[in-house]
Amino acid sequence: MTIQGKMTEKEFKLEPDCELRFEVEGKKETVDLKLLSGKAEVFGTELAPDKPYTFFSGAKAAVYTWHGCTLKLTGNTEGTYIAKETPMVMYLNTHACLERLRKHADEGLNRGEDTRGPVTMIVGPGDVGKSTLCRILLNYAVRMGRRPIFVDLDVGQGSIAIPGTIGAILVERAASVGEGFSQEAPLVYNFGHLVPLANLTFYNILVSRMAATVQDKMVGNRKVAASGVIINTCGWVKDEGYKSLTHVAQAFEVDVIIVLDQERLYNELVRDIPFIKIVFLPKSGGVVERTPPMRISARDDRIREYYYGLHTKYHPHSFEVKMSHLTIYKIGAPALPDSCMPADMKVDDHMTKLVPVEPGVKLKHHMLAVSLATEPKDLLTSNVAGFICVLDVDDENKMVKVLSPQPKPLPKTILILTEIQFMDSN
Ligand SMILES: Nc1ncnc2c1ncn2[C@@H]1O[C@H](COP(=O)(O)OP(=O)(O)OP(=O)(O)O)[C@@H](O)[C@H]1O
Repeated sequence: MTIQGKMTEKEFKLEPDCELRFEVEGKKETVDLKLLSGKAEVFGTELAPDKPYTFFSGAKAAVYTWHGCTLKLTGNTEGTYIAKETPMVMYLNTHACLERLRKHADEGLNRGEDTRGPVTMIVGPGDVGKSTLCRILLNYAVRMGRRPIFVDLDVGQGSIAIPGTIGAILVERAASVGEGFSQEAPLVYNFGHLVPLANLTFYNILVSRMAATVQDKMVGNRKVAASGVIINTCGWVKDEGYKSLTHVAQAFEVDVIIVLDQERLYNELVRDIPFIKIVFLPKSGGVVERTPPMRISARDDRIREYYYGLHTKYHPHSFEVKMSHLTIYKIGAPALPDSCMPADMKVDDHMTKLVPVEPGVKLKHHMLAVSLATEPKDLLTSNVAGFICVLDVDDENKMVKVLSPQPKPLPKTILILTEIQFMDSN
């Protein structure tokens, strides 16, 4: 491992099977990466020669090479070093196994059988590189001409849409080095909390709903069916979190579970679900641990990106709406003590109860999901068109000012109050 100091412009020669890792320091810094010779990739996306790739503040990246390369970094980076030990060969072998299952599925589909490619779920505690491994496996699949579905069930970060949601996208192109996967036509369900434990009943309902929709998508498209699914999960792996993982496995009829870094979780899963292939993989030494403030700031960045795009390329709209034009519900009511529960009511019922919300100052800074449901009865399981943020509330004039990705008017659908908050400082 070679540690390098701060730099403005520096060349790196990488031997085969090595990785250059760096972080972009400073709030307004950018760093340009160029591949000068050889071949290299960033989390599975191949770099074009001599093309500058820009990384922005907060980026934590690794440039891996199978056969050796020379790279140039321009700008101030932190903790920059070349790692000679990486788990990339194991990750590639895992991809090769998934590819074999896809080929198998292809052959079955050609014979007219009702089959599909591997549904793979990545699990492990926080900060072990689950999202990164999803990206690598998806990129390798696309580079083989596959069209896999990516499902992100990690409500803490919400890489599709915003934190507090679960989402799915069809991956048709390798991720862009700086911006990740293209997010055209994502399927998004609003959960409204940052941890599944906040309303596990509702979380499990949404997971089952997502699984059914993804299943339908595969039935309707043979190429997608053979390519399979890669599912990212939350880093919550103990007690109820563990049960929720087993529910995901059941709902999606998962074929392969990849456990990153935690042997205990691996052994528990092997014991409890012996009929699913469980694979243990080590985490990469490059994965950067995030402190709680870093996570908060990453969530904020995610919502800012939702409205303004990466590096302010979109222009969201802010406008006023009459309170009387808004129909808002909240999902889940506070639990009643057992003694107060009506005899025919189950504990789970209050978790999925729809509670009408009167617009008022308490909505300020909250994100509201614009549901595609027009009737309250469909609210729980409808996906969402997008999100508005309440910028201001004028109680006197009964007006609410909102930030929206779309111009006014708001669609005449129902809004769902979420626990997610955002302060717009742009
Ligand atoms: N090999 C690597 N070298 C440098 N940075 C890396 C490497 N792998 C991952 N990272 C960085 O580490 C950070 C954490 O990785 P990642 O988001 O994949 O972890 P995670 O397990 O999904 O976390 P969480 O459970 O919190 O969602 C990311 O910023 C990612 O870019």
